Amino acid sequence: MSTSMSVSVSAPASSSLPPLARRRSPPASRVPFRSLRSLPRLLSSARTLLHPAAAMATDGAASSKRGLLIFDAEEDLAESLAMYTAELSEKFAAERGAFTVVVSGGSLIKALRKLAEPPYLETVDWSKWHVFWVDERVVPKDHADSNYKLAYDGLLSKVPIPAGQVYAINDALSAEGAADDYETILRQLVKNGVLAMSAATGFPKFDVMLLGMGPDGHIASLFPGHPLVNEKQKWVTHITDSPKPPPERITFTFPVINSSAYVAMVVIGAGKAGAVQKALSDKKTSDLLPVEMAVLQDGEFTWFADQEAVSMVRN
Ligand SMILES: O=C(O)[C@H](O)[C@@H](O)[C@H](O)[C@H](O)COP(=O)(O)O
Repeated sequence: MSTSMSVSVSAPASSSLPPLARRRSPPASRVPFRSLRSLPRLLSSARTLLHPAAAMATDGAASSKRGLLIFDAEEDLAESLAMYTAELSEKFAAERGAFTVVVSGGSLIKALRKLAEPPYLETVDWSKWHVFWVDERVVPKDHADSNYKLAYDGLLSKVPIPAGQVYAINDALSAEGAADDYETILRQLVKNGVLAMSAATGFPKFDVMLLGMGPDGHIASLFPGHPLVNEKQKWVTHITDSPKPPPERITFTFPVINSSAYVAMVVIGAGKAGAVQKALSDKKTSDLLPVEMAVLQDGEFTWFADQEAVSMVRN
């Protein structure tokens, strides 16, 4: 299959990236590519832009990689994100016969819009997809705050994923009940082989998590300073005092997030710049933001950022 698009990958215009990185990819350089299969090449060439601090953040992880892709325009980011996801869909469908995809709420869903357009609409094997939420607000599924509704309206209603492979929460339960119920569903999917387990961690290993980050550095419903960030046993837990409304939510825990095979962290806009700067800083303090606690044990973590989101990044 071939496409005619190009993805713009560039260093932050005002940053002081090392001379080598600047030489390899000057600001606003364009990396054209013609086929889905060329994405790994694109990603690997973009990794030459890897911020030194991003690499340092993987210290201690057994075998993980970390990359930073910076796009001049949100449109380019969305195109690359669709291609990245389609590539992983093809890989895991071939390897495992299933593709387990976890999404967040927030602006991430809009950034996934191109998956519902040609060529992906026709070429992705949607029958292999199993869709999960990294966090969900405990509201009815047709409520304006529902992450299920957000994803359904923005993507799931437009692509032919079998309804039984879309794992919404049971919205008739309390937050605690919904979290327990969701974990029970995950354990069943591990038993029947749809969901892989991580040999490294003993927690489920999702094929890809497509995540957003809040301006305060939260991911999923794991907020800075909240005790839930320290949960080490549960796969899914609940929160009733979320600082971001609505207060009642369920969320995957860090052991599950950090067992993923791939994570795409999508950050768009100046509102994310402070947290991105801290996350990419090589000066690590004890007050880690949740996004800094996302350290994969045996996986690949890729930032998909626009220029505004990395506007405060300096060496
Ligand atoms: O339910 C939620 O609130 C989300 O899952 C949450 O974790 C979100 O992904 C971030 O807050 C980023 O949201 P934005 O991209 O809209 O800032």
